[in-house]
Amino acid sequence: MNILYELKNIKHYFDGKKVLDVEHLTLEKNQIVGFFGPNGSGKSTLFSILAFICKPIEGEIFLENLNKIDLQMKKDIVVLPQNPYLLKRTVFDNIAYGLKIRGEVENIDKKVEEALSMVGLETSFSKRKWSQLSGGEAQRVALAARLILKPKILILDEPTSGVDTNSAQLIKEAILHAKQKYNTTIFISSHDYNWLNHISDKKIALFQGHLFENKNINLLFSPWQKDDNGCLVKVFMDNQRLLIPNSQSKKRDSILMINSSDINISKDSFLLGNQNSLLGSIISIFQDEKEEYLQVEFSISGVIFNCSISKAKFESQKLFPGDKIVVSFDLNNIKWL
Ligand SMILES: Nc1ncnc2c1ncn2[C@@H]1O[C@H](COP(=O)(O)OP(=O)(O)OP(=O)(O)O)[C@@H](O)[C@H]1O
Repeated sequence: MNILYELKNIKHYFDGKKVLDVEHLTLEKNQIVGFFGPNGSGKSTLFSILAFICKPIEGEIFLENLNKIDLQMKKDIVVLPQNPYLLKRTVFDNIAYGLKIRGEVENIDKKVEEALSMVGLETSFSKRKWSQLSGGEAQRVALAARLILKPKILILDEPTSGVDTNSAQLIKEAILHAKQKYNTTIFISSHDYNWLNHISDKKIALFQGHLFENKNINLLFSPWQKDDNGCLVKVFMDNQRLLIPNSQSKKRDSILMINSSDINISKDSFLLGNQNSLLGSIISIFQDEKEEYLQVEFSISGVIFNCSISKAKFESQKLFPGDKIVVSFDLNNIKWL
């Protein structure tokens, strides 16, 4: 594994209130990591820590095995904040600003043109004033001003807030382009969970400052339907239904988080009659970090889940990739994002 960051026992507080509590987190190079979480769950705080803008009150953060970074390393980390600020000048001045500050003025016209094209804006935009841009265009100009720096690490805090679907798509393409062309490692938060889900190589959920990684959790995304009692129901493509009890107050764009340990799989087909037991099929089985367990990836009508099973169960049930299984969800410990 190509580890870029390692965080150990990070705790951060504001006014004595704990807002972040990360026991251990590693982040790999050249991945797009999506951070999902409701308002106030600690995403921006975590981003400030990853950018070395804010020092956590407790714990250690290592970037490429170093827990102190110099100015050069700091330059490798570029942040697009939640409400990016544009200079009250032209688009060209805004995009060229970072390079000029760094004294890298060679071929600057061409570089600005390239950055504009990456975010789907024509060269003619460079002459526009900051005040002549729509919200989506302004956001893309702010992104272009970061991409021109070809950053090693790019942190995007809500890059799609307030933009339409066309701009969101162009932002997505620019991000994928940066990953491919510059090998940039990218951390993103967005409340547009579907958008974020599609772009992320790795997904991390934050809930009240605690972090849940996708090998231990399953995130179930919208769309949701409502049953006659107003509870949310996930209707899979094959019409199987997962009814979430006591979910009347939840919105249809919510994300449901189910711990892998709250999912049971079995070949005992009689279980299929139980509530919240659905039919799935195994995709892959691999060794868990804990020796006596195996990690199973399976699909319910194309939606991918994971859970872990003991070696003893694996052997007694004779589970193999491709097998049909009954998946039983224990929904007592679910969390909503
Ligand atoms: N400078 C600050 N002073 C005091 N409290 C703060 C400060 N910054 C953040 N907080 C609090 O820390 C908690 C986490 O905030 P943070 O901005 O990290 O969450 P977030 O997940 O990014 O939220 P959002 O999705 O709304 O941007 C919140 O309760 C917030 O009110």
